[in-house]
Amino acid sequence: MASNKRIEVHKTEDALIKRLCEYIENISKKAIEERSAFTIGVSGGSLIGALAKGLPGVKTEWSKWKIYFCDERIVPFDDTESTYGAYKKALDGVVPIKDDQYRKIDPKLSAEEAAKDYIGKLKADFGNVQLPRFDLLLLGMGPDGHTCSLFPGHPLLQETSVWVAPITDSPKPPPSRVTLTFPVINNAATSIFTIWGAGKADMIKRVLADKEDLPVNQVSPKNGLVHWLLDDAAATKLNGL
Ligand SMILES: O=C1O[C@H](COP(=O)(O)O)[C@@H](O)[C@H](O)[C@H]1O
Repeated sequence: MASNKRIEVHKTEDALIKRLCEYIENISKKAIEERSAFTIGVSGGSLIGALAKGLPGVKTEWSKWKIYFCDERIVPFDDTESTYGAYKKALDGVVPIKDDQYRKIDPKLSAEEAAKDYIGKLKADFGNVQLPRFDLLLLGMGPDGHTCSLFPGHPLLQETSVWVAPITDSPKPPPSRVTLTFPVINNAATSIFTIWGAGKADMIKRVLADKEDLPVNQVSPKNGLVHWLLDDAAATKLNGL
């Protein structure tokens, strides 16, 4: 059976961001042509700065974008830990995305209530389907191999049906968060990890060469593709894989 995983290595961080943005442009174009909307899930952390650099060069119908959060921290929007807050700060005035195009998690609720509330928001957009199917998820990888707020050894890795789950014991602060679960992640049409820098080279080897049982390796779309976009520095320990 053909693998659903594609690995690409690019010389520099800038080349990597350019490639990521080519994917975003092409995937958004196709989705907008087919359904007049583009549904994208975004992660937090280092990805935000990369998107702030690359997105201004993307040719797309920005008004057709609906932006969801792969995970979010339960903190006020003006807290530096808020992923939505960080996107607003990084992208406002940089790309013409209006505030109502972001599907936000409600940080005034408890993690449990915020997860239920977010499921309601997804149902309002995707309808009463068994699982939502995002056009694109932009995923990150933490130094411990976590993605979204799905951490190594956590019981949430076993979730099989709930779309969005609360977590109140995140090993990475802040502890209270909500996250998409693997059934939803693996129902996306395309997922892209964009990883750069020597600091992630060891973990990239463990994930892509040694194929360790880590959360990022649970990303395996049922009917879609997962791309791993790396720069030379992150790929140094792959030995040309
Ligand atoms: O806590 C989180 O970490 C991961 C990875 O972040 P990075 O800064 O190492 O790229 C991120 O993908 C996730 O959305 C975030 O909540």
